[in-house]
Amino acid sequence: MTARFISLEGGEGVGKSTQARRLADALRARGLDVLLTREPGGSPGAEAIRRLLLEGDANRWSPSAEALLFAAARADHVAKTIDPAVAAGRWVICDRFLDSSRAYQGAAGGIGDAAILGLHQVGSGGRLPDRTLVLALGDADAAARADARDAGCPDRIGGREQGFHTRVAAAFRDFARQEPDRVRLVDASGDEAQVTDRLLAALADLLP
Ligand SMILES: Nc1ncnc2c1ncn2[C@@H]1O[C@H](COP(=O)(O)OP(=O)(O)O)[C@@H](O)[C@H]1O
Ligand SMILES: Cc1cn([C@H]2C[C@H](O)[C@@H](COP(=O)(O)OP(=O)(O)O)O2)c(=O)[nH]c1=O
Repeated sequence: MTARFISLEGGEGVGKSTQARRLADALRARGLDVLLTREPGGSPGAEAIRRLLLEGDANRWSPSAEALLFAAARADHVAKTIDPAVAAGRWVICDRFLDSSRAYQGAAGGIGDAAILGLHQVGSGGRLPDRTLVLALGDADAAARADARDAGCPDRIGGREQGFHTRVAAAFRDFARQEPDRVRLVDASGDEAQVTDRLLAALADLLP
């Protein structure tokens, strides 16, 4: 049985971290060996870069420096964590991956998709997930979930203006239209169990 690399994507508060855990549990219940990981982070070096990216002043990094730091963190995460796990036959569930850089830095941040893909080629050999599940939720519902979790104190990037987050959400929808084999939009409304069932349905062709 081929091990698979699955990423979960979407804007702030749509339920990615909740669903990454639930999906990992559901796959383990089917007898699969699953590694749950996240970005930015997922390896010691990338976790150190995560702190540089998410803490501090809103203008701490220029848009291009920020894109380079995400790409550097991803290069370490792919080389040290993701690729070895898949090579060992483990399924990898990753909470955010390349498409977050394409949406946040590339589309909403103005760096452009070609530049983000170029950095990913240099850093991670262009490594793509076997399937990317984008959780889609209306802006108001997502903001309410994120506010309930963050109690009004979002991180450096989560705290950007609503227009930025609207562009992020539109970019994720574009990726699903452009790459329908890899990227699937999944309705994130309703209770947690309903969403997990939708995610499993969107993976059905890959599951043993
Ligand atoms: N289906 C759901 N219905 C209601 N609340 C949810 C649901 N899924 C997650 N939440 C809650 O919404 C908040 C954001 O969820 P989280 O998984 O942290 O989102 P993300 O990782 O996408 O930012 C958390 O407080 C979580 O408990
Ligand atoms: C992986 C990645 C994340 N990000 C942003 C999205 C989030 O605001 C932040 C990660 O924070 P995190 O707390 O992990 O995500 P969430 O808020 O969805 O629970 O970093 C990028 O801008 N580019 C990227 O490539």
